[in-house]
Amino acid sequence: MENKMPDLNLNLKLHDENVHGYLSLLRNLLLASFMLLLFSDIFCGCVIRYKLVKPEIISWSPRIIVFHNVLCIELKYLRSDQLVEYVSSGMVLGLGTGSTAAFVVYKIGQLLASGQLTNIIGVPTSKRTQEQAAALGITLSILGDHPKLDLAIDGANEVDPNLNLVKGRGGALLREKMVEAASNKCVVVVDDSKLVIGLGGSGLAMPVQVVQFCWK
Ligand SMILES: O=C[C@H](O)[C@H](O)[C@H](O)COP(=O)(O)O
Repeated sequence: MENKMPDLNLNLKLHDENVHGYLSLLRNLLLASFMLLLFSDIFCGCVIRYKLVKPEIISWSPRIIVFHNVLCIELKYLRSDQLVEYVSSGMVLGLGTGSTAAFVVYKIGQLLASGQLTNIIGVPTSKRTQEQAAALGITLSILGDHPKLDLAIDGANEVDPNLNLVKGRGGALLREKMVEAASNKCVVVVDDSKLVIGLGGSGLAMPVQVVQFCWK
């Protein structure tokens, strides 16, 4: 990862008697920036090191992590060229829910329209995604007809240093887990705003869904 020192554009008027104070302020600011960069790097390192199933890091900025056979990834700003590394013609794809997944679905629609992808079947994880995908002309199916998926792509709400995820704040809790569990590979794309020290660390509500289905 490339670390760049932020530009410190300080317009300080130095008076003789204040020179020492200003210089020490500047030194402290530089030190604080350096420590921040250092610790953010250590945190990123933890994300890679502690994973039991080795994740594949596609890119650090935006942060895109691929877990194999583990519940998923998030791809908010995944570029088309990154997307096509994972999605190929003829695949049955799990289409996630949320702002990140919506971006991916849009990109898949674009790639289909331009002919770069063909013969894709999407299994949406929510009605919202189903409507978006249908509007983009993506052929859709359900798990009953396609119980084995090649790849699912989704977002997440939180990622801890062990790469455990909180998902479902977009309301697709059950469907997304069923679709992602049926997928050979799952891609979750998350940016830094989703990284937490421990699950629940964002302080936002923890999604819980109670379903009657199969309760006995
Ligand atoms: O239920 C929704 C899904 O779990 C989403 O992947 C999650 O809420 C993240 O959504 P967003 O990409 O909008 O941050």
